[in-house]
Amino acid sequence: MTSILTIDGVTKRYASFMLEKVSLTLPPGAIMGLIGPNGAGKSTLFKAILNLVRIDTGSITVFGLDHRRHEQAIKRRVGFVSEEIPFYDSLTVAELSRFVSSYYPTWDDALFAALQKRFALSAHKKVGDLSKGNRMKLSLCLALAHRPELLLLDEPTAGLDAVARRELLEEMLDVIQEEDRSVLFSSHITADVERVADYVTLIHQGRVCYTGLRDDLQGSWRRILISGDFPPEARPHLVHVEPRFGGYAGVTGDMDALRRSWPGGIPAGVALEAISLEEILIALAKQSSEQGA
Ligand SMILES: Nc1ncnc2c1ncn2[C@@H]1O[C@H](COP(=O)(O)OP(=O)(O)OP(=O)(O)O)[C@@H](O)[C@H]1O
Repeated sequence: MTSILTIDGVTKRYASFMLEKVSLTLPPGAIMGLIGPNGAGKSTLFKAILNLVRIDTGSITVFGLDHRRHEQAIKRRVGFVSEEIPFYDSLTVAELSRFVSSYYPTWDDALFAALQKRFALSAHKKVGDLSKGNRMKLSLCLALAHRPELLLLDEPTAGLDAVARRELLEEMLDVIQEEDRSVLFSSHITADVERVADYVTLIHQGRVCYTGLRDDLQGSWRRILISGDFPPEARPHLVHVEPRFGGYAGVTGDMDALRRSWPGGIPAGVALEAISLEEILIALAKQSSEQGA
């Protein structure tokens, strides 16, 4: 199998929002961050993968299987964590785990116990009494304990403070690496994605602006700092041009095109800087809005 998850040209239309021809491929063993601002369509995409919402066009295959025809078989092999998952608040952690385990033939009691210990979740505590962070941790334990081949994590760090976020991410990364799982996880916190993901998909207003290796994306973007002004020929290849330190700064995602367009080549003395995923996301979102306008 060359891909664990393939989304091909998926469109889903709501009254005031549309996922538009979304395509991405998650290779086996990869961690992909799905990044986008609020309302970009991340949760809708997760729901589409799990056939919780019906897509209008396109196709989704998980483990090489069509997501509609093989919905139940796929769900048994997938772990899903989302803020929206309803819990039975009156059950204890132990009772809930017994309930969930009955659904999965591959459920591993010893693994659940180990994860529960690792995340310091008391078996006797009522789910309704858990803090938000501990509910997320429980959700992750439940998702991992049936040894899923694919983990779908929709904003696993949402609403957590910085300490709890880092703790959860690090635990998540440890567990994932130990078990060599494939993961798609969404966040609007780019620093979280930068920390753990080897692949990224950037989504803005329902459209994918980039999908691929994070290193390739970050390797192709640079900030250019110039003491004078940019030549007009170079401007089409620059985003976010603004005055800076008596000169100008702009960012580009296409250094080759910028070099070709610059009369006489980029002069010595022009500074090139690497930029963060967050800045790339902002620049791509701007480009995507301009193209969609
Ligand atoms: N059932 C629905 N009916 C109509 N519109 C919907 C429905 N579900 C989601 N939407 C709209 O689709 C858009 C995308 O929502 P979605 O929850 O997928 O975004 P998101 O990227 O997950 O956002 P966030 O980061 O805020 O969770 C939003 O404008 C939302 O209002």
